[in-house]
Amino acid sequence: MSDQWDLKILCMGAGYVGGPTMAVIAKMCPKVRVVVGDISQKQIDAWNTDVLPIYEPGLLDCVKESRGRNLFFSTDLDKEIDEADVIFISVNTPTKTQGIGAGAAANIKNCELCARHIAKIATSSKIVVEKSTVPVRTAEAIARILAANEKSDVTFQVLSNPEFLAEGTAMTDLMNPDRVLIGGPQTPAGLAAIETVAKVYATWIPRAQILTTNLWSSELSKLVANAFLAQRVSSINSISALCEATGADVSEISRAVGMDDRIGKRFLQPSVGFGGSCFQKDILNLVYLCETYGLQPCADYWRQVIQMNDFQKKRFSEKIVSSMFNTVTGKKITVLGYAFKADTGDVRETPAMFIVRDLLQENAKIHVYDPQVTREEMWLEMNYTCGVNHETNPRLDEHVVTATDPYEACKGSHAICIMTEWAEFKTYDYQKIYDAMEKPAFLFDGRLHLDHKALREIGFEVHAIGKPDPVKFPGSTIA
Ligand SMILES: NC(=O)c1ccc[n+]([C@@H]2O[C@H](COP(=O)([O-])OP(=O)(O)OC[C@H]3O[C@@H](n4cnc5c(N)ncnc54)[C@H](O)[C@@H]3O)[C@@H](O)[C@H]2O)c1
Ligand SMILES: O=c1ccn([C@@H]2O[C@H](COP(=O)(O)OP(=O)(O)O[C@H]3O[C@H](CO)[C@@H](O)[C@H](O)[C@H]3O)[C@@H](O)[C@H]2O)c(=O)[nH]1
Repeated sequence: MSDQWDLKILCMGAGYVGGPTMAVIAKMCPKVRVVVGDISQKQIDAWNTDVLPIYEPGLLDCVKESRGRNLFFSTDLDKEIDEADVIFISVNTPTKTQGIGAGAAANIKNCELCARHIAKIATSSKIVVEKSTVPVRTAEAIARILAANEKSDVTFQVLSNPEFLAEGTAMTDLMNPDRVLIGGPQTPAGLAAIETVAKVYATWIPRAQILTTNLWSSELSKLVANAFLAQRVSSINSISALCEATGADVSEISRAVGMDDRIGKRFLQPSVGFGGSCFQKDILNLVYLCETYGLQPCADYWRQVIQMNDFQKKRFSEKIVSSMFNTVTGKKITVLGYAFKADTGDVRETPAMFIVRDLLQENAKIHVYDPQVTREEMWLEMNYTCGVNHETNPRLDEHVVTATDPYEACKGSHAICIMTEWAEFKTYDYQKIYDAMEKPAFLFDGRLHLDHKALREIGFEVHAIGKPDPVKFPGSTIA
């Protein structure tokens, strides 16, 4: 520990996790010098302006509080690696797209590159902390790379400190986490390293919520937490299909079931499917691990959570087409919301993308409105995940219009699809929207976000996930 600082931290990776996590550490620990580093100059430049590279409520204020004081953003990784006492690795670990394990295994190439970079540069001992979500036993690989390059008097301790923040609520999640998990070698040096990192969090988080475990439990807990959360969403979504067939109401079921303390209320909100960069990737990672260890029944069990999610998205597209007289060719369909959830501009694995892809195959004219998503981000993700490339297929640019005004997006439309639960969608004048639409005016609510009774009174034909159709099941909902 050196000069005026109690501790010097470097975080490699200035993304959705690295940026907010380090901004909170810097805010809560003014005597800790925090540098967020990245190989992307564009990303770092944006962190140094007031137009941050990610949208997250409360983030800009938090960054501004410490930036230039004890929070810095830099691409000079060589210098910062050498100076740091603790180095967090918070780089992306996407699903492999080719080679062994393609489509399931996590690609930990970026973590390995960070380890090699640290090994090459470090001239003093470091604590290296995996913040990225990784397959269990990744720390072993990182430790071996570091150990193979150890110079005299330079030692490395490798810890696991997975992140549990959710996008859209990252700042409150970081300020008041349910728990912080730190795993490390159960040796005197490992335990001392755990204590160094625990002390940082203990500045604002009660000790009872800082859990310490062995390395492998920590790495695996992260995958298990996401698998359990996603499993709840798939479970309630499977029931939504049964509700539509029987006249039961999925919201009533969610409430009745969730009031059992043993089950709990949260993560039982039915939807068009879960999206985001984590759930699918992390379950696939778990599936691949189970298969690697010869546990095929365990792999099959978890894979079903993803299959149910795919079914839910497909079911929604099919419902749109079948309700609209089995054809949407040439019809204008408005997609309200493109982000994978509200209060984020992130579109990775967003369910809206799969619905747009399916509707494009039916030759619909799609108009998208989202308060945070740019056209560029929409096409980038569509190309990466669905292989739909507007540059090689210019017809697509005519078929997908991105609007900046929701009323313009809905004007002349045959149907509206609610894909993200943005609060502003509740505030619109739906009478005005209805008047400007083609009739019958369809509305498909993939988030159970709007007041369906009020919409039906205006004249909309409403279809909503897991909700009884009032024509098919009279008496199942208040008229
Ligand atoms: N997004 C979330 O909400 C969330 C929450 C918890 C955990 N995680 C996990 O955290 C990790 C990071 O996720 P993210 O969403 O922040 O990713 P991200 O893609 O937003 O950011 C990753 C950053 O790492 C940088 N990077 C890649 N290789 C690098 C290298 N060798 N050196 C320095 N920088 C490098 C990239 O340029 C990028 O800016 C993943 O493993 C993810 O699964 C994500
Ligand atoms: O009842 C629910 C809850 C969520 N979702 C959907 O599930 C997806 C994921 O939502 P959420 O978990 O809130 O957001 P993420 O930012 O993906 O956060 C998850 O993934 C992160 C990355 O690993 C973890 O850190 C978080 O703890 C974990 O909640 C989104 O599409 C939501 O709309 C539902 O459909 N119904």
